[in-house]
Amino acid sequence: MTASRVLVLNSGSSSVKYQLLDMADSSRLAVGLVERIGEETSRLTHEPLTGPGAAGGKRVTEGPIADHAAALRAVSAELAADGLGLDSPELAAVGHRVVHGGTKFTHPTLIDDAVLAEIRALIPLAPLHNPANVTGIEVARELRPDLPQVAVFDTAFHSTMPEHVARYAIDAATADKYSIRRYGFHGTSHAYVARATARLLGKAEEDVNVIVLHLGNGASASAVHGGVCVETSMGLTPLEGLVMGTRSGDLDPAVVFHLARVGGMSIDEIDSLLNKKSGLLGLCGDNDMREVQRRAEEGDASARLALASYIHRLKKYIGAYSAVLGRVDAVAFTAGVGENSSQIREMALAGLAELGLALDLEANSVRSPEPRLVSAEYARVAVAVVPTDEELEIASQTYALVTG
Ligand SMILES: Nc1ncnc2c1ncn2[C@@H]1O[C@H](COP(=O)(O)OP(=O)(O)O)[C@@H](O)[C@H]1O
Ligand SMILES: CC(=O)OP(=O)(O)O
Ligand SMILES: [Mg+2]
Repeated sequence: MTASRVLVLNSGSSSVKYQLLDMADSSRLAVGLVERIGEETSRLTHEPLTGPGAAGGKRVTEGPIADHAAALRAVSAELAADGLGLDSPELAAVGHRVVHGGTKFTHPTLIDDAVLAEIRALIPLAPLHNPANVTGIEVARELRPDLPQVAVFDTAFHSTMPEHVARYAIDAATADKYSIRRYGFHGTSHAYVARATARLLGKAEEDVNVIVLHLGNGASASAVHGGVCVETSMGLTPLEGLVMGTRSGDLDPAVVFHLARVGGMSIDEIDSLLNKKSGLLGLCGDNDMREVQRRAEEGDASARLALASYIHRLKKYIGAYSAVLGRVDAVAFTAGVGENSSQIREMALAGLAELGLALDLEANSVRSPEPRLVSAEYARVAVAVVPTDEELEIASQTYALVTG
């Protein structure tokens, strides 16, 4: 029996998403999610899709889960209860989403002590994400020391950005000394969606230019030229760019000086303000787009402002990336908001006919888990809705590395 299963861990700042896949046929054997880690109301949702447990469907466990290490042990126990545990000889590897890979990691990487130390050293550049990724690696190693562990980096796909795009226009020696440059994130998703969009158009990836809009809780845009990333909206950290659930995205850096000098705030307070209390949440008190849309519909002024601000920023990036690419073949929407909200897609593209963008409103209103085209027949640029699958992409890259 050849081991063909891969466990994928996608650890976020307060959650862990996981999937067990069989790479012999890319099927999913179990999926799950731990939410609200560190709170009293943590919740583990586990769904076995094969074996004796599958008939029972989803299992939800509620109660406090103190940290990521406890979350991963609970996940491991759920998998074991279905005979899908980390001790299984059919498991070939664990694939980890690692958010920041710096300039060093531009490909999926087999994790050893040195690699783990480097991922740890990158924590200051991704303080909300990399600590959880490190814990995921440590716990998986502890549970199965002999198993290959692979890191798949959010930054990797963006490492092809030209130097003049990646550089900030600041003193070069200072930038070099502190590794200050634009790295970009959500790269696994941008890569997957750009490729799937080319397939949807029936073209080779090399022949297609795509603007990918990954609109989840964190959100980012990228310009992909013939399969190669040439620009993305996130920068040194996942704070730059679009208006997000709780992050401000772009702002004048002088806002930080002003808050420190005039507002008397500490750097940590400002960090927390911009990362955790801004974006939609800061503008209207809600970070879930569904809630913002519901309130806006009812006429709530701050929700309308938040929605308008979110859309305006999105439009700016669509326009900018049209200019960067010169010729755009498709705009692809993905992640929680991009995949599910026909209204956001409609608002984002409204008035962009001059850029060749127009929706087929009926096609746009259909909900489906399949990749699909929603542009008007006459439109010069295709508009696609492509459900992202970071877990499948991480599993594929992990399996290719350990079997290659
Ligand atoms: N039908 C919908 N309409 C609008 N927004 C939605 C819908 N479904 C999910 N979302 C949004 O998607 C977001 C989560 O997206 P997701 O890609 O899962 O994010 P993350 O991976 O960052 O947790 C939620 O904040 C929610 O607002
Ligand atoms: C990098 C990043 O923003 O990730 P997420 O959307 O999962 O928070
Ligand atoms: Mg996400």
